[in-house]
Amino acid sequence: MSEDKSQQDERLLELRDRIDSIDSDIARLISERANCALEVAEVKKSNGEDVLFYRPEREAQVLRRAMQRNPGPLTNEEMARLFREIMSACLALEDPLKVAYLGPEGTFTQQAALKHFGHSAVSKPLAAIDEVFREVEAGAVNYGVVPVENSTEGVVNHTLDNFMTSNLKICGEVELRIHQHLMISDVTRKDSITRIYSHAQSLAQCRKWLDSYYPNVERVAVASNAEAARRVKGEWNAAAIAGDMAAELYGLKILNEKIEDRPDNSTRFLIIGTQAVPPSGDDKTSLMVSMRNAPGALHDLLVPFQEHGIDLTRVETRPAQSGNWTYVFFIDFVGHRDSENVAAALREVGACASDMKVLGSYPRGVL
Ligand SMILES: C=C(O[C@@H]1C=C(C(=O)O)C=C[C@H]1O)C(=O)O
Repeated sequence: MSEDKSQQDERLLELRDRIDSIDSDIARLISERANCALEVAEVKKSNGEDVLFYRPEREAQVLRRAMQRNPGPLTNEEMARLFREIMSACLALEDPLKVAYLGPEGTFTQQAALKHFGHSAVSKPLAAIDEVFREVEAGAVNYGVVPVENSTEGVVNHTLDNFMTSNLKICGEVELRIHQHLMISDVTRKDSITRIYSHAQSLAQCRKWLDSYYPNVERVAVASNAEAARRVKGEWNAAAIAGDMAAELYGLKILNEKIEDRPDNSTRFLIIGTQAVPPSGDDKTSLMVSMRNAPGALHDLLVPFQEHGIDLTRVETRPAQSGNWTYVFFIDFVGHRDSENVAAALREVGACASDMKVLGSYPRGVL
């Protein structure tokens, strides 16, 4: 028995020695990589006035490669997540990115910002989508992160409407699986819950669950999930629906996990900025088009995409701000505006539209 134990101890020591030596190799290689990134920064600076340190297309390629060559046993997503953080730290040496997101802290949008830029970016929570647009336009931050559509609840109109008056470009997208939890504070009496706070979108995503388990409890829509969590902190008869980050931030206890009605519930976020992003090899383009309200207008608009073999991923309609029953279409499709078939389709759409704006070509979300 004790013979076994000492054999086991020996084996553990051996393995830990090996891990220590691998760790020192990893540390050396990460430092070597960071020094390369610093040299890249020098080259970029010597190239011109308007230096773009952050290169979304290059980052997407690095992440995709990390997934493709992953030998296991880690999953591709875990491997890419590790590289995401290494790149984030390397980029921060060149120029720490400032990123604004729809806050407050603890929202899913913050989670999306961290997922996209890693933890070395400096992030700033703002109270409204308009403010995120404004802050990026003013140059106070480099990029903004805003939600644009949820797989259960549909489009975030506010984000689309901002593009009608803004000149910002879409530089990237992030998709996040959204898990909603019911949470309470230390003072909440589980059997006396009379009120559940959450953002309207989250209440809608959990509607059936609430109908079954809390049919008579008042559902109170507040400005964000994080705000819902904050309120619950001091209320003995209330609960909140929010995500992991909000529970952690406000020290709440999760009573029921993953209560969203649809297991594949996910939200897509956009990265907004001022930069036109070159092709990464797997890109999407977003387009805003106004059409006269004539018969067959939408059909005319869609024909060029079909003729050039372009895959549409989303079509949304919003009333134009000029009013009088004119419409603006938001169209997302696969491909980069620099590729020949996309450029040809855009020329043809431009010819039949009363107005057209390419909101951006950007790498398809990797993680
Ligand atoms: C190093 C570069 O700059 C940044 C850092 C990157 C990295 O660490 O791999 C990749 C792209 C840029 O955001 C580069 O452009 O290659």
